[in-house]
Formats: sequence, C-alpha cells, structure tokens
Amino acid sequence: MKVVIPSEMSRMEKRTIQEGFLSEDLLMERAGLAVARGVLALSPFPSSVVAMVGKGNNGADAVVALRHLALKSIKTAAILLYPEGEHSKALSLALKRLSVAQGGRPDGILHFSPQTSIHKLRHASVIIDGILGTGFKGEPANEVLVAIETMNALHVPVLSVDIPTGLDGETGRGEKAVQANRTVTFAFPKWGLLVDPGCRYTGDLVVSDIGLYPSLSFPAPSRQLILPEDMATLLPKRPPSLHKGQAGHLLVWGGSDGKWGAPMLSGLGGQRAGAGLLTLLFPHTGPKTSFFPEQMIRSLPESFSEGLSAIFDNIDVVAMGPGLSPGSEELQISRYVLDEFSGPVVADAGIFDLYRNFPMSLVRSNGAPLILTPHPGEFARYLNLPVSTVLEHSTELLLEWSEKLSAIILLKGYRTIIAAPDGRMTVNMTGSPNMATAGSGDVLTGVISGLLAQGTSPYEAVILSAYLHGLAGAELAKSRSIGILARELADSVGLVLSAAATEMDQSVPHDPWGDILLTRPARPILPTTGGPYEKI
Ligand SMILES: NC(=O)C1=CN([C@@H]2O[C@H](COP(=O)(O)OP(=O)(O)OC[C@H]3O[C@@H](n4cnc5c(N)ncnc54)[C@H](OP(=O)(O)O)[C@@H]3O)[C@@H](O)[C@H]2O)[C@@H](O)CC1
Ligand SMILES: Nc1ncnc2c1ncn2[C@@H]1O[C@H](COP(=O)(O)OP(=O)(O)O)[C@@H](O)[C@H]1O
Ligand SMILES: [K+]
Repeated sequence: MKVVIPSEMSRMEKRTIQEGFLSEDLLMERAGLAVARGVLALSPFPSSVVAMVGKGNNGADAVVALRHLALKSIKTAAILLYPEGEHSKALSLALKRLSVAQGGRPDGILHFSPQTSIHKLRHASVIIDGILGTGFKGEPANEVLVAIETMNALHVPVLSVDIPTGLDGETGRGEKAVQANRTVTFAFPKWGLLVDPGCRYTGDLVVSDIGLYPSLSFPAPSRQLILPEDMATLLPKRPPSLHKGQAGHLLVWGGSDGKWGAPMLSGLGGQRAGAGLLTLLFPHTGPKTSFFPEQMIRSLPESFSEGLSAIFDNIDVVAMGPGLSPGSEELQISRYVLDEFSGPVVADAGIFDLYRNFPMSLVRSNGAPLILTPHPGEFARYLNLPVSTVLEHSTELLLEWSEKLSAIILLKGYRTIIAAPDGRMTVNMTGSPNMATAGSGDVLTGVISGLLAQGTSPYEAVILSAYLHGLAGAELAKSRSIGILARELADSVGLVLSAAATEMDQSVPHDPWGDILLTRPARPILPTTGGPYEKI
C-alpha cells in the first residue's frame, strides 16, 4: 500500500482539484463524513461531541464532521483557536453551515480558553482534534501547545483528523503531539503515522478514501507499507520439480566464544525461509557440529589468506556478523566477502562493531547487493551517534546512509523501517512483544538471506522478510505471548510462509472504497528516546 508524505498529499489534492475537476468542497464533505463515522465508532451514542478547531482545512474537516453529527441530532460544539479573520475560506464556510445545522445555538461555536473551555471538553463523549493537519511545520506554536496539553490531560476519547496535531507527517517526530484514540486519515496513510514514535500517538488508524486521484501526484510510490495481499507477488516461486541445489546455498559466517548460537539461529531462519543448503563458517577454534544436524559446518584454516575463494565458491548468499567478535582476521575476511564475493551479502551484529570507526568502508567495491540489518543500538555505535538521535531521526538517517553505502538498510524495532539507495522506503507493521528475546534478530538475518538464496530480488526479500518475521511472532503470540525461543520464531516463519504460499491464489472479494483499519497500537505510550538500547 502506498504511504505518502505531506508534500505529496497536498500536491495530490491540488492537482485533483485543478485537473480532476473535483471541488475542495466535495473532498471536504467526504473527509468530514469519514470523521463523523469515526466519532460514532468511538462512541455510538455520544451525549456531545466537541471539536478543537485550528485555522486551516484540518479545522474545516472537523467542522464538517460536526455538521453531519448535528444533522443527526447529536449535540455539538466547535471551539475555535483563532479569530475569524485568520480562518481559511473553507473553514469560514463550514462554520456558517454548522451554525445553521445547530439551529443557531450560541454555545455551538465558541472561542478557546483553557479556563472556560475545560468544562465543555471534559463532558464531551468525544473530542475531535482539528487543530493542525498536514499543513503543520516546525514546532507547535504556543497557543497550539496549550490546546494539546489541555486535551491530553483529560480522560476523554480523542479522534484526530488526518494526523494528531503536532505530529510531523514526514518523519513521525512530535514529542508534544495530541495523544489520539483514533486517527482518521485521508486517501493514504502518512509516513509519520506509521513509524515510531508517531505510531504511538495515532491510536487506531483508519484510512478513508475521499476520491483523490493518486495518478496526478507521483509516477511511482517511493514509500510503502506491506499488507497481506502484497505477499502473493513477493513470495519465491517453487516449481514441483525443484531440488535443493536450485533453492540456493546460504553461508552464514559469524560466532565467537559464547556466541556460537547466533549464526546457528540465522542459519535456521534461512532454512525455514526455504534455502536449500546451509553452511556455517566458523574459525578453526569454533564448534565442529551445529546444534541443528541439518546445518553443515566449514572451519576456516588457521592461515586462510590463500584459501578464501574455495570457501565461497558455489555459495549464493553470505550472511555475516551474527555472534561475530571484531578483530583483524575478521576485517580481512569481511573485506574478501564485500569485494570478491559476487552474490548478495547481508551484514548484521558484529559487522557494525568491526566497521564503527570507518563506516564508509562497508561499501562493496564490486557493486553487488549489500543489506544491513542493525538494531538502533548497533546503528548508533556504527555511526558514532547517541541512540536517541538514531531513534528521533531514523527516517532521515536511513535515507542518507543507504544512499552513501549503496546498501539496503533495515532498522529493526517496534516499527521496522527499510530504505533503499534509490529513496524507496517501507515500514513494517507486523510483530509482537514476544519477539523481544535474544536471537530474534539473528533469525531475521537468516530469513532475508534465505529468500535471497532462492532468487528473490534484494529489496523485495528484505521487505517480505520483515513482514513474515513479524507475522511469525504474532502467530506464535496467539498461543504464547511470552517466553518464546528464537528457534521457535524461526519455525513459525516456516509455517506462515507455507500458509501464505497456499493462500496465494485465493482471491478475497473486497470493497475498494471501504475504510481500512490499520493498527491497534499498545497504550499507554512509552518513552521514545533512550530506552533499552541506551544500555547496550
Ligand atoms: N490533502 C487533501 O487531499 C485534503 C486535505 N484536507 C484537509 O486539509 C488539511 C490540510 O489543510 P491546510 O493545508 O489548510 O493545513 P492545516 O494543517 O489545517 O493548517 C494550516 C495552518 O496551520 C498553521 N501552522 C502551520 N504550522 C504551525 C505550527 N507549528 N504552529 C501553529 N500553526 C501552524 C499555518 O499557519 P501559518 O504558519 O501559515 O501562519 C496554516 O495556516 C489536511 O490535514 C486535511 O485535514 C481535506 O479537507 C480534503 C482533502
Ligand atoms: N515489541 C516488538 N514489536 C515488534 N517487533 C519486535 C518487538 N520486539 C522485538 N521485535 C523484533 O525482534 C527483532 C529483535 O532483533 P535484535 O534486537 O537484533 O535481537 P538479537 O540481537 O537478540 O537477535 C527485531 O526484528 C525486532 O523488530
Ligand atoms: K489534526
């Protein structure tokens, strides 16, 4: 599914109006009606609905919603943050229409003050947040901050129009944003609503079609979200005559004393994703057998400078880094893999420590595909930045570094995000807190590598893996929400992949104009900066 940023959204709106001959009034009617429906989803029989109204079209949408509710005999009030002279044309018109629908009640349209508005707000069944939408830039002005704080301090359900006020739709930043219970967004989800920390402010996210012409906005989607229906086109094809030699040979190189399990789990992830053959490459001091008998072991010779090419012959994909401890031999081997091995390389864990003082050296001189899968702590160490900076600026950092390194970067987390050097980005929404267990990330590295080994193209392999890996955790959570082992997560990947492959051909009838409910994030909100990665 396409995901947009605010500038794409306003371009789409302008061109739909100018070239598509749909009026702003009509689009706003549809938007307002979707919001009114959202209000009733939160509170089916509201005693009163109050809207906090800014000066732009976000406020106008909220006022249109109030009118639809007033016409159904629901008590409504619009609380205005700005004097009439500052209102957009659409807002002025919407207020006139509301006043008629309210029968001209003097307390139907009021001006905001923290002292006098609090009574009305506190007794509302739902508050509509129509202060700022996609026109928001910078930091919320003072009068907006006061309104946000007033709303957040009350225990009244809040429905945000398009985006919670104070949230940046392009990056998901917004420490002081409205904490919504539901957000009704128009046409397409905005990137900032889906990524962390923005996703913690949206509540349930509903995407409502309002009739915009997406083709009038951009030639190709640059940002997206993976939905179940996207899987059909991404899954590797497995003809009936397939033999293991055709399903790819994955080599996982990693491990160190105390951490031999990490590469084994990556190997298992690759095998559960369908790789035909799996070899673990260990130093000569490493184990000679794997915990899993289906995995082959190859030991590096004590002096390996001449022998590396033989090791990587006939290998389709290399995953390197799980459990790896940095050292000069490790640098030498990784250089060989990056520059001489011609297949895709997935780099994780120990590789980020190995290259932390010279991050640009991770570039592959042979130009073959490179995929990096750090968690925020690893990415921060690798770039020598505080973790809080990585968490706050994840979108920008991923775009910048994937271009610099010519690599696909997947940043793991509650909402994993993926960036490609050409500017494409994907956010993944599957997952479950039961995955917060050692080795989950190792499994993901393996799943990506396993799909690559079967010939899936790099970007597709990465986004599909993030989706499947999260789905596997969520499936397991149905029977075990706590205490899973990473090896069980890998097993679950195999099961969800198989289920997806069998369901692939069954088309589900759907309503293309229907609202889409995207998410039910956990509440209450958690601190978004610092957090557990600070300790790593
Ligand atoms: N896109 C679509 O297809 C459709 C969009 N629709 C709706 O329109 C909404 C976008 O409307 P919009 O462009 O009028 O912007 P909106 O967010 O209401 O506010 C703009 C005002 O905010 C102000 N402002 C900015 N930053 C600020 C700050 N930090 N602190 C304080 N103030 C700040 C800024 O003032 P300025 O800084 O320019 O003085 C400006 O006057 C969109 O979200 C959706 O709800 C639907 O109706 C139909 C189809
Ligand atoms: N609460 C959660 N919601 C969604 N995904 C999660 C959650 N907790 C962990 N994960 C996923 O589990 C994986 C953990 O990876 P990582 O931190 O690298 O673990 P390890 O290093 O132990 O293998 C990531 O893919 C992350 O997205
Ligand atoms: K809003």
